[in-house]
Amino acid sequence: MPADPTAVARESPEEPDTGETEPPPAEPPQAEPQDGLSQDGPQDEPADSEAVLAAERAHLAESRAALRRMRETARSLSADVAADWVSRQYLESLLDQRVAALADQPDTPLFFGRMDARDGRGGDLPATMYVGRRHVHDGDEGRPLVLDWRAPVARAFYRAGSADPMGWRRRRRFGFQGGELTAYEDEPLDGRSLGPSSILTREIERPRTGPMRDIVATIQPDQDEIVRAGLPDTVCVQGAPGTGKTAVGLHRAAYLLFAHRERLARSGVLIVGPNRAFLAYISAVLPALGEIRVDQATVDDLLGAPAAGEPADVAALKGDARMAEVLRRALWRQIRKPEEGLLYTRGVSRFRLADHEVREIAASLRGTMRYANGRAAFAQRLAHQVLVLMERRGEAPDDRVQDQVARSRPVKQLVDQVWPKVTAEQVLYRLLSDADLLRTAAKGVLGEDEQAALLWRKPYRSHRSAKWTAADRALLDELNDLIERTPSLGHIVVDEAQDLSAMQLRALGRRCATGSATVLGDLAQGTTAWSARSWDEVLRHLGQDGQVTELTLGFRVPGAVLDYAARLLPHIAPGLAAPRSLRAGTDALTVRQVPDLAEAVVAEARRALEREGSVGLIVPDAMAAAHAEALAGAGVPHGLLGPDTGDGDRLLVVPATLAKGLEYDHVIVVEPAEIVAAEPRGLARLYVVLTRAVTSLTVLHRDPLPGELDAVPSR
Ligand SMILES: Nc1ncnc2c1ncn2[C@@H]1O[C@H](COP(=O)(O)OP(=O)(O)OP(=O)(O)O)[C@@H](O)[C@H]1O
Repeated sequence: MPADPTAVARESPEEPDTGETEPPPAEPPQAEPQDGLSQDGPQDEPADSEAVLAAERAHLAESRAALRRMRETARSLSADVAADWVSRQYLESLLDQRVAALADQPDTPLFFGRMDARDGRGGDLPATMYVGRRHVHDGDEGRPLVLDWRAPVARAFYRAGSADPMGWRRRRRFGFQGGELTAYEDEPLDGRSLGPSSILTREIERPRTGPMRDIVATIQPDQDEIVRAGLPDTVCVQGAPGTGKTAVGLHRAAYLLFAHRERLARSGVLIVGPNRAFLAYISAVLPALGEIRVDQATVDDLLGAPAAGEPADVAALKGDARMAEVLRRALWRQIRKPEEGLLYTRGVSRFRLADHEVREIAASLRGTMRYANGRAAFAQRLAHQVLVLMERRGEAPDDRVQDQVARSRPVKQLVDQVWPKVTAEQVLYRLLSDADLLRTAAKGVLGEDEQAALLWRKPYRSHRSAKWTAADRALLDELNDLIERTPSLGHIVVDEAQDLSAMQLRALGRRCATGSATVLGDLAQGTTAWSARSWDEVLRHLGQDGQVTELTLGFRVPGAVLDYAARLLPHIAPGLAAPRSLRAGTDALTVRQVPDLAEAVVAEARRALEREGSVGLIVPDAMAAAHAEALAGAGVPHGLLGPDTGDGDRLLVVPATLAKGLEYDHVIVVEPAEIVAAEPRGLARLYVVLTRAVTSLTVLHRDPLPGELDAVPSR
């Protein structure tokens, strides 16, 4: 790992719980010159470390007092200055948000790092800056006491290093316990290297309880580069398990909201995750970073929950990008030939358009714009032709007359007949139940067997009673967009993106069509029948030009466990390099064959509960209820993770298909062979479940292990 802490490198006896490491080159700080810079921090700190700590604690106390004053000031502001009721409500809610944002959370340190400038520093650099989760200034003099980590100049805290100290001579990281400053660790930026930061190591090894934590104090240089990429840039991150992809995506959202607050407040930011359990797990990170207005959703939340399932091969076919063309054609097939022309009567005058003229107008508009707009344009063009006839007869009609004609009954009737109003559901219903329509729409795009696979065996009675599958939902979304444009957000973060079908990616792409995206995933963890094979493909379906970058250093999984799981890589993602871990964790892995699985699981769960931290008992889905029952029977307290429920208990029974993205201090994986056998990409599923552990992984099996895991160091 990239690190070289040092010099005074000193800690107090208590356990610290926050820290960070080192840096490569970076651009000089941009704009925002004064924000959060302390020109007069404790520069001449005493050499004695207790005295250093005392001085830093004094700065913490001063910062806390200043934050309290900032909050009091915000609280004293009144919304009464607003001119009307609506503005007052709006202003009140802004002020409430401001007051809430300024609350001091006693367990969260106000700053976690400090930078000291080189003597003879140039330009605007302050002598000292403290970096924290939010900006704190001294109200009286406006003197910045703590700088928001997202401010441009704070980038040096994450990026300055010996190769490019960026004008700074030393980085100091702080260890905290329960909001109290307990330790510090100094890193000179002069080329000396002293090995990994112990504050970072302890942060990573800190037991996991409850939801995911932010990593703001320990963001690594390569992660920081992704976090601070510009708003217009779409970034795609390939990363092995535990390399911090999710963490980086969330911090990027927080960074963008800080750097482009007004713009994104209008257009919105959305986090898309694989299921509710995952969203519950990550839900605390953005609020901890002060961002409470970010929507989090699953693809089902966005597109509509499925009401039925279907075979994986049919779902994969429906998820194929070729379906976009089939749908486009199916929609435009809804336009019909006019049965007769148009007869418009005004007073005693009659104006007639022949059916071939109507046909030509429809043909000239067909496919040139969205269906609903085309319908409106068709009415206007018909009306315009009637106006031309009026003019030929010496009348001088104006625009209002054209509107009247467009809204007249004969024109409306003709429009309804030729260019009928349709819904996405009606069109998809017809496509999946009408072999003729499907044949015409899929000609040259899908093979006959594919068409046959798409058709419903037993069609529903109507589009209203149809039970749509998850794949259908993406098709409906595509149709909806062909009918009427989907509004775009400013930025979306898509996690576990490797699992999305081309049609789902297109649906997400529409939601950032005028914005940008952060795309996160791991090709080796693709568990769907339509999992992506390359990130270029994913970006293409998303409709975004983006840079693909890779995170390679694992923060979660101990080396021994990662190496074990990596045995599967040649079988599931041959192109990917084996991941590296920050920690060796030599005794982190145990693999045991047992005669009685249920008994061994209960005993192992008990053992794990004696240790500190969370315990994930990851089992084949079909075994989840039975293991939960066995634990209940043995009186072992536990919870059972469901698709819509978050965790809460220290020991959780986790069905294998829900483990993605989650982590536990101690993981017990039960019967790998059955996990593999349960689904077509079962080996990838096994790779996912084997890489959830922070401290220890115990694999229990009665059946032989899958061959791909062979040569295991059994104990
Ligand atoms: N710079 C960091 N400092 C401290 N902890 C970190 C850092 N980066 C990541 N982590 C921790 O590592 C763990 C894994 O991170 P995260 O879940 O974001 O990884 P991931 O790449 O999304 O994993 P997966 O592919 O398995 O879902 C988390 O506990 C996270 O807090």
